[in-house]
Amino acid sequence: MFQAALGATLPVALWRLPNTREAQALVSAEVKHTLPSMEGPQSGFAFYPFQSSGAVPVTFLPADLYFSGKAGVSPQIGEAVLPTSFWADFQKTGQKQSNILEWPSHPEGTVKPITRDVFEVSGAKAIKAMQSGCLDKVVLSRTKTLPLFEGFDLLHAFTQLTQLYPTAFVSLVSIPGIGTWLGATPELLVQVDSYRVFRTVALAGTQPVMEGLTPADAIWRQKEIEEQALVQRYIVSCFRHLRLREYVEMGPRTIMAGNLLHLRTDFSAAMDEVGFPKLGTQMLELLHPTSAVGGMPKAAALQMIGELEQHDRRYYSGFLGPVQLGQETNLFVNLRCVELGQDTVTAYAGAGMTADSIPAKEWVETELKMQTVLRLFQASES
Ligand SMILES: C=C(O[C@@H]1C=C(C(=O)O)C=C[C@H]1O)C(=O)O
Repeated sequence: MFQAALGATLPVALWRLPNTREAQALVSAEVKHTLPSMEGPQSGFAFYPFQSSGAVPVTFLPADLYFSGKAGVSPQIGEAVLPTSFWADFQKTGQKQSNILEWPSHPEGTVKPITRDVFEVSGAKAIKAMQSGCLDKVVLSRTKTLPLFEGFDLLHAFTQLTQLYPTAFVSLVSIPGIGTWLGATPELLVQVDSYRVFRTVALAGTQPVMEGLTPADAIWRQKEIEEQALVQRYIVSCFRHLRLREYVEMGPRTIMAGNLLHLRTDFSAAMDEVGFPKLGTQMLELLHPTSAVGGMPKAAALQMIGELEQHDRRYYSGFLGPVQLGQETNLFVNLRCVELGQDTVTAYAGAGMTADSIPAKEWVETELKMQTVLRLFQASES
């Protein structure tokens, strides 16, 4: 199906929800550039940038053909009709085909790679600004580009990620004129489940997993505790803004995301009981970008990112995921991801900085975050 969609230049998304087995997939006849309501009735897949622009637009892929991946459940066909060239190819894809040769890449090519020096100088400037009290936290990111190795298989890479990271949201999204992205993110942004319960999380603070220790053994420094508390307070401020007081807050606790540990607080609210039937849509507008990928205060942090980062984040630290499929909406922050060129792969990662941060350590943190997906591309580094 993925190959047939690429062959017919149609947008396609493939994903596996955390703690589930089935890979789900969707093909659209056409990309939309606005998001529908998170509570329905429209269903599809959202792929939303960090900050939208002409070359990096908001995208929504309507579910014109949707596979739930569940045994015995037939595919659902949506409103728009897919072209016959897709169906002709689709019939063939039952038989095993060779590797995909071409996938869409961004029309402006690869983003600028950021060297260690450039990252650390920007980090030092940000830390200085925070020490003088201009802001509390800013997340600075960087990129790294590697050549693709001979025989790289995109669908195999997706399957590998599903096996390596059972608790992550694993995705492969390919949109003509926009690009092809692969990732395994640990961060839920907005969930509206089939019982109409809203959920989000505050995720921040990072340390490597230590051999022989469980997440419960992790010890956190004041800096990380404070960094995560900022994200938590930001979510609470969004609830307050809506005048919603009846929500459940649990945590923070330590969770494992691949080779890393993070601190996570879980929030939930039964939307109908608390009188907010559109809470998913309302919170999404307020949350993105959260201080887990932007900073605090939000406006000052976004301005600093604009001034200090020399690359466009594109869809990194945006959000993505299925909307009203299987009666649920599940949107995740687009982290631990790579963007594919024809012969290159570009990883993106960021680190939350506060007045106490040390630029060299933040660089190492971005390296570790990039490893989540880049480990599949290691053959390229030799
Ligand atoms: C920004 C990233 O991750 C976010 C930042 C974290 C931090 O600063 O400690 C931790 C988890 C994520 O919320 C990334 O993976 O690129």
